[in-house]
Amino acid sequence: MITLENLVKAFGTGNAPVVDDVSLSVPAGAFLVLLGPSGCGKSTLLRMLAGLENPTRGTIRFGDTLVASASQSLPAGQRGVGLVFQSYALWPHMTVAGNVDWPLKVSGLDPAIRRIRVAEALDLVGIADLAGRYPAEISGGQQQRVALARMIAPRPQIMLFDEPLSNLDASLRVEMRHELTRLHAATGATTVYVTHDQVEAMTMASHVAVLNRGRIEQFGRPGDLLTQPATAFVARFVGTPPANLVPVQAGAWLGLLPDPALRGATGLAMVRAQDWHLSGPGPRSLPAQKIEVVPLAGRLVVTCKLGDQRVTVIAEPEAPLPADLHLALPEAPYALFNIEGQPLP
Ligand SMILES: Nc1ncnc2c1ncn2[C@@H]1O[C@H](COP(=O)(O)OP(=O)(O)OP(=O)(O)O)[C@@H](O)[C@H]1O
Repeated sequence: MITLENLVKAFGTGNAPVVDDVSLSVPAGAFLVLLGPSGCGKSTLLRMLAGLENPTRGTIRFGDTLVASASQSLPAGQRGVGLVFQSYALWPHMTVAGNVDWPLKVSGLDPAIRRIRVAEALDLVGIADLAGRYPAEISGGQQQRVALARMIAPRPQIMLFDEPLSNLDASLRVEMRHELTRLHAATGATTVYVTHDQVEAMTMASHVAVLNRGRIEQFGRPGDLLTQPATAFVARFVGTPPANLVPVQAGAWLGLLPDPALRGATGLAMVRAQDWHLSGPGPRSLPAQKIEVVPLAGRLVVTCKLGDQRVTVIAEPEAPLPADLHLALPEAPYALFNIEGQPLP
């Protein structure tokens, strides 16, 4: 189990915290994804778990063990964590097996045990046949597998990943997502995975913490983020395509089209791309301008401009786009948020 309590990290005195009062708990064996845009503090949070940064305030516990607080910190090497970064940082002059063996050798393990562990780890990531090659002689995806094998060889109880797939091409990312899920199941290690890619969160996580400016916007199961977004930020950040947030004023869409379904709200109405459709002018429609049409799994994702907002809508490929393009509104918004992005009852 990993438990964070009121965790804060500020760099330098007087500066705003980059991790701001984060509390959460995941059970042993969980796959926790820290999801958020660039600069939201997710790498800093991961580095505190790894023991590479110390908290300014708050605590980190692994099980019952206090591993870090403002006044004490268990050294990184004693935390039982393995870490994989975006760059693989393999030793170019060592073979694949040599790279995987390196942390075992440094920890002083018996050579016979090391040989077994290296073979086991290479086998688990499916590159046993590459053991004698050098990093320059294998592909990027294979190098990533070496980095994974090197991380799991010491059998860490906690695996930490910082955007490990962002250097890989799209098809390799799909393959590696599957591979990481398999590795997580095979090792049973509690996993914390940092990414700005919501698809990675949706496909691999058992738990997701969505971070924005150092704070948790929502912590929950991946499906909950889609069906019950806690804030407008979450609604805008997850989903393929993400949901639309249409400004509403005093119960009128864009302040123009009054609708009892908006219950007099001023703020943002959440409309999923599948919940409205392209139409001509009508009593419940708003004028829109087409920006882009992208085919997706037999349907079209149409990006339009609605007022000064970019929005998306799913359309059927057979139907031609109406000449005087409008968006026909749903019967009711999926959710309503106030101007600060907090849910309205
Ligand atoms: N050692 C440091 N000293 C000062 N500021 C730092 C330090 N490390 C990170 N920061 C700042 O903290 C903020 C959060 O950085 P962090 O790397 O945790 O974000 P992130 O969400 O992982 O972003 P990215 O996805 O771009 O890596 C950023 O504004 C960054 O500039």
